[in-house]
Amino acid sequence: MPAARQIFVAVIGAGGVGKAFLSQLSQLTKRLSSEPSTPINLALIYVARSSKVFFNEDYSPISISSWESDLASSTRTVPSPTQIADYLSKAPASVILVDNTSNEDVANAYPLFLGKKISVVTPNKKGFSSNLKLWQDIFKAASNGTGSGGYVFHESTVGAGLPVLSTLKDLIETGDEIVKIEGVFSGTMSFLFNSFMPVGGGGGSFSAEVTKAKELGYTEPDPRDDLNGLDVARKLTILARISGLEIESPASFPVQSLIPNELESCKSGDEFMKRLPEFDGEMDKLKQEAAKEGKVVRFVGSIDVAEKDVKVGLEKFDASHPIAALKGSDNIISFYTKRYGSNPLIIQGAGAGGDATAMGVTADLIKVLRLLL
Ligand SMILES: NC(=O)C1=CN([C@@H]2O[C@H](COP(=O)(O)OP(=O)(O)OC[C@H]3O[C@@H](n4cnc5c(N)ncnc54)[C@H](OP(=O)(O)O)[C@@H]3O)[C@@H](O)[C@H]2O)C=CC1
Ligand SMILES: N[C@@H](CC=O)C(=O)O
Repeated sequence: MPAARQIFVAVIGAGGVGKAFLSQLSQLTKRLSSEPSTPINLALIYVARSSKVFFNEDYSPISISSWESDLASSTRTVPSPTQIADYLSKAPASVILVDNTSNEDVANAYPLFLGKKISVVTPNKKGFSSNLKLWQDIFKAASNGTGSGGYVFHESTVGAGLPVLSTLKDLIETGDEIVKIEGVFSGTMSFLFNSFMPVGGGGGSFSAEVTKAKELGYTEPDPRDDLNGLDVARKLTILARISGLEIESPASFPVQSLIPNELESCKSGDEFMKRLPEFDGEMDKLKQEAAKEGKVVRFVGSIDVAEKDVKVGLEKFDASHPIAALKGSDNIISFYTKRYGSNPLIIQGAGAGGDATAMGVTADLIKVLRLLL
């Protein structure tokens, strides 16, 4: 049996997606260690939540079966992204950093990590949908961009585990021309409208469905980031940039917010959730108005590449429309291209949830492993 190749994994963020990722990493580690042709010794060397961190100065591995208790009992001070980059860059093997947070400071440090040959895999949209300069700096530094640093993959930033970004890149790299991308891009919004306003009538109260979406792990850490349309706007920014549009930020195009004006000033997500039921009547009115026309309302987005037109918001659909018929947290994303003509290439399936999202993150980690070997 050939000698095993050592690769280190560092994980920042151990919430819904992070925990599911660590469980998939455990399976993957076992499988790769017994690969007959190229065994890989995949070792977890760093794990962190917002206020806790666990790692060993000498880079000895963390047991993947006891990371949770090791982290809980750790008394280490949480390092800054610069200190994390410094520690990881001195490791005696290649490192893949998995960012399972939605943290802006961690995302801002991607060019730094990549420049130090640390690869980055993440479902965190912030690095790819904030200002255009950060996007450019990330791909200037990365080896799968124009640089010579680590590799970067972020499939789960759009459509959770669905192959949305890889499909878009394949279309472009094989010479197709993207005309328009449209659909439902949020697992939370899909779940909310499918259950609050199902085809055929009925459905629960809007605020109760928001609570359920949060409990199911579909929402952003603060559900206001879904309801204000920004999560969808971030995803469209990423898709538009890959399609060649230089979108400065998600604030560059119209985005409809579902946050009631009166709740704009809420100081916390908890306060917002507590007061949201006061506005169920307004959402019921929206449902009744659509029903009068035999329609349902859904939260959608579109990118018209030729017109450089991006928009996000509510639209009415006939009951027979595929968008009206979605179930659960499903996303549906239609690529209209020159090659596919008027019959778009369509991707559909769960667009949120810990396991589905972690699948995209783990698949990205495998892509990096293949490049590193
Ligand atoms: N949930 C989903 O369906 C999907 C999520 N995503 C993206 O995946 C990411 C994670 O989402 P999710 O797991 O649902 O969110 P959670 O809120 O469940 O988890 C976030 C984790 O990040 C940790 N964290 C936050 N800031 C820091 C920091 N500065 N340093 C270290 N750890 C930090 C939190 O720590 P603590 O435990 O202490 O709070 C928590 O463990 C987000 O970027 C989200 O947009 C993408 C696609 C789908
Ligand atoms: N909050 C997001 C999570 C995935 O990106 C969503 O609901 O789609």
